[in-house]
Amino acid sequence: MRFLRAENLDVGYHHVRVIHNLSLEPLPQGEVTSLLGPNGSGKSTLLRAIAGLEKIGKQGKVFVGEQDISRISVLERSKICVYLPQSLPPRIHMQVLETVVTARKIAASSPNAASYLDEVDEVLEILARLKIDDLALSYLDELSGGQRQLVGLAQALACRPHLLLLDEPLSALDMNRQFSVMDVIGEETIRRNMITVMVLHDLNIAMQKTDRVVMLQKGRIYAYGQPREVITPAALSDVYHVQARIEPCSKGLLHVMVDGVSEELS
Ligand SMILES: Nc1ncnc2c1ncn2[C@@H]1O[C@H](COP(=O)(O)OP(=O)(O)OP(=O)(O)O)[C@@H](O)[C@H]1O
Repeated sequence: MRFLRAENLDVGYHHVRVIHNLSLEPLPQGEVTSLLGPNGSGKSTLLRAIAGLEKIGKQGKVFVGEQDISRISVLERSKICVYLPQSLPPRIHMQVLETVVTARKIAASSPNAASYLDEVDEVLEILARLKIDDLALSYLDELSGGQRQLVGLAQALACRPHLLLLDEPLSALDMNRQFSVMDVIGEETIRRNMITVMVLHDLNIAMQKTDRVVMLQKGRIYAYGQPREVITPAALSDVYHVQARIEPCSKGLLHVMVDGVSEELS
């Protein structure tokens, strides 16, 4: 079993520290972890630091299995870890299929790389799972925001990383897509034995569709554990300054309901 671990991460911008000596409990492969927290709490910064895109301080370490990926080259790291930023793929005049196959080919640049046709088949399967196979021959610069977000996700999944880091991958998607995409991410995480970490704002999706939760507050971990252990009325009051209830629906699923916001942030 391989885990993602992080130790003593210090991350900041222009000498202002945003992440404070943060260590992550081991996050296992085959599971999806959601990274939660209010605006500005450091979620994207932490994800970028894990991806090797921000300096993590002299004591900082990021392990995938036994390998400290903060000490290896960008090229080596890119074979282990894929990071999908908050921003959507750019509006370039290139067909969807071509962009995803290119991402796949770059990631699979080994002597055992599959033939071009096998790669196309694999990419078409990913597009079908994300229900965008009908867009395979469309051009990126002709797609809607949500469609481009799904293409970005297809590119990330096509790379088959050990560590998949997704920054708000549902932000442009409708309700149906948000849930179906979460199912695909969960299934792919198990099927490919990936360690998946994603920034989310929707606490109900985090509650229902992720295996673990890391909740950040001002660049520090406020709580870590199973969703129902972390997403509690007390935590939502402390971290988000809302009065909330967590109650089961008629099907027994826990839902977050917000009754009001505290004076502090309202
Ligand atoms: N490039 C940057 N330069 C300077 N400060 C930055 C930069 N990026 C982020 N910050 C600051 O770091 C802090 C954390 O930002 P970050 O984007 O990690 O938060 P977040 O939790 O992902 O927020 P959100 O939910 O709004 O996306 C914020 O105070 C932000 O202003």
